[in-house]
Amino acid sequence: MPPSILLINGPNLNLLGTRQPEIYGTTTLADIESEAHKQADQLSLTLSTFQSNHEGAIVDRIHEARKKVDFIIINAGAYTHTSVAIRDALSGVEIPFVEIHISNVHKREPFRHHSYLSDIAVGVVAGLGTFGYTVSMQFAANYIGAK
Ligand SMILES: O=C(O)[C@]1(O)C=C(c2cccc(Sc3ccccc3)c2)[C@@H](O)[C@H](O)C1
Repeated sequence: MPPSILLINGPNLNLLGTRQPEIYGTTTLADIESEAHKQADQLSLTLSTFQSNHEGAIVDRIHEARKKVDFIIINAGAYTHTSVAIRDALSGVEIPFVEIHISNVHKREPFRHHSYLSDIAVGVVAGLGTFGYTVSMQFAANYIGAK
């Protein structure tokens, strides 16, 4: 069974590429997921992707990953800054994860400077644009020992 990665994108990221290109670029979520699947194939990994605007649905998807997924890459969007529930779900399933942000949240509004996820993440990627997903996939592959 090849190592398995779950890519989770949170609220509003389904609208990527449509507005605020100066912050989030013009790449769509479909492009990001398609690129990640190509990378997974090259790295001999299994990739699942999930996007939801609903906190509970993200919690449920994290629970579903327990004992099935080796690594999670999560862009929780605004829930990064508010969700103890997503934090608790990630802690509870004991799956290593990387927190990713397209923008450099530390250069933005103060309320984006705090994350409920960062201190329990293996690592955090922020401000690299959508290339951060590529970097995170490569890191995940190395971390779980894929080829
Ligand atoms: O930079 C990110 O990836 C981030 O996770 C993403 C966020 C975000 C916020 C609003 C919309 C979107 S996606 C989007 C972009 C343009 C138009 C519509 C939706 C992402 C923020 O909530 C976070 O603070 C930062």
